[in-house]
Amino acid sequence: MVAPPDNDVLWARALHFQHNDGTPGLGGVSLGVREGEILAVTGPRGSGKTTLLRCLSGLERPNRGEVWFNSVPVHTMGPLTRERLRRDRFGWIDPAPVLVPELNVWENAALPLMLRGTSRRRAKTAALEWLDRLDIGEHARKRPHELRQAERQRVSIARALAPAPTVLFADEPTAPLHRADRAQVLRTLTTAARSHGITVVLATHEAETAALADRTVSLLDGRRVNTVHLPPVAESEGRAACSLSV
Ligand SMILES: Nc1ncnc2c1ncn2[C@@H]1O[C@H](COP(=O)(O)OP(=O)(O)OP(=O)(O)O)[C@@H](O)[C@H]1O
Repeated sequence: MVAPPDNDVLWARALHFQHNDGTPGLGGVSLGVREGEILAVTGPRGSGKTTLLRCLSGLERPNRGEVWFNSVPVHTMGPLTRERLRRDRFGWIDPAPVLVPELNVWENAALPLMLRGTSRRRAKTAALEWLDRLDIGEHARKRPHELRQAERQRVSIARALAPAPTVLFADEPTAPLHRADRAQVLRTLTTAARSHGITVVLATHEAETAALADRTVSLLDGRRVNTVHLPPVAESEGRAACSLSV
């Protein structure tokens, strides 16, 4: 086992992943993510972006290959150690908001901090700050069902940023937002990441979103390719074809 380069916060080598039903997910993906960078993972739908993020974050264990976080092997960790790693060091944003319906908005946003052992009062303060930054502070005492889908997604983003994770995995984070909202929310996310030194791995099939990243890695059919020319947003929503060079 060869140790990864020192300046990569995440490093993956030759990741192979097959879903339980036999569908190929990844076919030998290698990459490094530098500390503090915003890395876009692009590719058309079904190209393996989500699967790659799940393997890098320890949510899935690759069938073959290695994942290292700060020079510690993740691929050899047991499920509990990987769970603790995700809780303490990683943040995750899904394409659609997944909130706890019984908790109000600020409690949802404060939850990861409280799970890490932060006091309720400090977690609440941090959660309210992030909700304000994402323009939903006024809804702090409402329950998720009282909010629109786009507002709930802002709560998910505040919840992921509040603990200032070492690495934030954002899987199509602005998918449920209207186009007009997307740029503002993405700017908030990337500005917050840069000012707090949070490394971001951002899966997207939109060229405009990828343009906000420092660097882009492109996937096609579970493998890295040199470039994938993604169509503009309106076309991509219609699953238009993309051109690529391998
Ligand atoms: N749970 C699953 N079981 C079986 N096959 C799956 C599963 N999840 C994803 N796949 C398949 O694995 C491949 C990669 O999917 P993945 O979701 O990683 O791609 P993606 O680039 O994130 O796509 P999208 O942009 O639609 O989210 C696709 O062929 C997909 O159909």
